[in-house]
Amino acid sequence: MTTAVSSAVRASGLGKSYGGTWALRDCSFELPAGRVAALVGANGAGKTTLLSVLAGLLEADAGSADVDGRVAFVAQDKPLYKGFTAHDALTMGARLNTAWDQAKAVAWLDRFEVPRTRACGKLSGGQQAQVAFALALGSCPDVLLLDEPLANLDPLARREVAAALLDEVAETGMTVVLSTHVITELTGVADHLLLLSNGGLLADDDVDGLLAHHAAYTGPRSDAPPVEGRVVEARHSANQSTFLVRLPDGPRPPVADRWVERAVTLEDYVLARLAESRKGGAE
Ligand SMILES: Nc1ncnc2c1ncn2[C@@H]1O[C@H](COP(=O)(O)OP(=O)(O)OP(=O)(O)O)[C@@H](O)[C@H]1O
Repeated sequence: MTTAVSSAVRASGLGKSYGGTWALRDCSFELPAGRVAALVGANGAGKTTLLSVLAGLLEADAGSADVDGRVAFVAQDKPLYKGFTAHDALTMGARLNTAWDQAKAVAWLDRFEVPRTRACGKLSGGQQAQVAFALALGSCPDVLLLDEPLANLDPLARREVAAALLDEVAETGMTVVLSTHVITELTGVADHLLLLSNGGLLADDDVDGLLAHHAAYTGPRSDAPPVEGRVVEARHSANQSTFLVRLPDGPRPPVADRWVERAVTLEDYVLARLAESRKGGAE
């Protein structure tokens, strides 16, 4: 007997075309509630298109997308009414949303020291992003969709926003899908990877499981890695070879003499898969 796990976000054969060109093709995945999914891919891979379809802003041309509960979407350009102050924006949020947590929205602005009485058009890009986050979190979403949320933020704010989002997930059980090009900053934040290439899903995996099944080996120049498995990436210099390998199930194989094994990071994996797909070698 299998136990049904409730999923908060489901896509089945999802496709979206612009003028006959598919920006998203045959995309199928399920995200259980409480997941933080990193949506990663090269420029033009289809990340914004996927988020927009999930948010209900774009209609799919194939398949279906289902999102459970209240959805909040913070778009890449963080659109705000420029003449509104942050205070006005929250007042509007309170009036337009069926559920609204004013204390949470205000606390977010105060935490990131955003002036509440200055027109949004006169706030910095990072401060405007914080107003957009406050509006999204104030609406008590079950699913929060973020398109490059960290892009306008300084390095400290990036770390703080990522940590604050994780706190929200722990406190509320909401599900987050966030697109990003800054993969290193997702370490310890994302527990699920959605990797897009040319509108198709290359990977839909639990991050811990994914990293546990891969390893990198560096050793003497060689045509093959020192272990069994699927070679995701091979790099060679005159005297040395490095292989990123997907290992078969089971215990890790012993490392041969003169080879060094190292753990694979999410960034290593994503870069290797994107390079592989660019060469046309993707599965
Ligand atoms: N309104 C549109 N009309 C026509 N083509 C579009 C439109 N919006 C996006 N596209 C195309 O669809 C593809 C996917 O675009 P999308 O914006 O979803 O990619 P992305 O992964 O978010 O890219 P980036 O990382 O650069 O933001 C691209 O080839 C893009 O040129």
